[in-house]
Amino acid sequence: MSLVASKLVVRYGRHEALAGVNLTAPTGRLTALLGPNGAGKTTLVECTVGLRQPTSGTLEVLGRAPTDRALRTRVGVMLQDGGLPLAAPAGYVLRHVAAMHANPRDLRELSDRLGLGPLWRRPVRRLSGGERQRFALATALVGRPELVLLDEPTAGLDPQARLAVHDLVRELRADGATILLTTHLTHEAAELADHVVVLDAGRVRASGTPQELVGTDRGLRILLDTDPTPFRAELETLLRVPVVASPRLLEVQGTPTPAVLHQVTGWARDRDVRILELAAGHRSLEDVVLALTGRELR
Ligand SMILES: Nc1ncnc2c1ncn2[C@@H]1O[C@H](COP(=O)(O)OP(=O)(O)OP(=O)(O)O)[C@@H](O)[C@H]1O
Repeated sequence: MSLVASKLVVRYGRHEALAGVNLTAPTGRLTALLGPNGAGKTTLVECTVGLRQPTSGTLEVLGRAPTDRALRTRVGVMLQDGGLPLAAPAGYVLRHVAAMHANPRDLRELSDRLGLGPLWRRPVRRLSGGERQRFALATALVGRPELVLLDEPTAGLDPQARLAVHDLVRELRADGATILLTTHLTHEAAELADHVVVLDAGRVRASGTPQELVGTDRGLRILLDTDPTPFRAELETLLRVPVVASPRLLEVQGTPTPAVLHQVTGWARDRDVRILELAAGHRSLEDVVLALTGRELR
């Protein structure tokens, strides 16, 4: 394990930002940390890089204490508010960070990948929000870190930049780096992560692979232009699986096999019922996070 948090507590005055978090990030895997605003994600990242001292509990980073100086060249971090020098030109800062590492990445290749070439001479404070994000990512990755902590790396990025960042992250993962990534984009987590941790109000609500979290088939959900409730019993007899009917919505439980789909659409044809929407398969990770953390604003 590259990161192990045990009973981690962080209090800001009377507010408990982390309330006894137990969490691991397996080596060579991408762990996505999901959770609503204020869940404690950034606080956890800050503790991991030694920027914040936990109130209690322990945190082990590559087998060491987070404040161990030996971690400086082994851990790459991209924070939400950057923590970057603002007055210096972006290229100068990147070159400076690269010089702190024994085997840095090729600067030209990295800056081309993140579209930073034209921004090389521009002071960091003059970069747009998305450009600054990409620059911060470059500084996190330039030293080929073993552990990479990315706090919302794609927040505010345009779709092109988001895809470029996803490609880079996949490559890092393929090269054996351990990655901890916070995001609000559940489809991003579902696509990239090996391991997902859902945090809410400073507590871990669930963790596992995306597949484990989304669980088993939830069957078929069919939106109709007609109230299907009078047909519920008829459909159960036809399909031989439980059917839940509410005005306009039919939920057919069990595995949505091609045979079940065929029967349902055949039934709709025979009854002249229009299908407006049909969804087969799993819950999305977004459904799971909302179910675990509720819909109230934080
Ligand atoms: N320095 C501080 N003093 C007081 N409270 C703080 C401080 N920093 C963070 N908090 C509070 O701690 C909680 C956790 O904040 P944190 O930034 O870790 O959340 P987050 O999960 O990263 O949220 P977001 O998704 O909005 O970035 C929040 O309620 C926040 O208001």
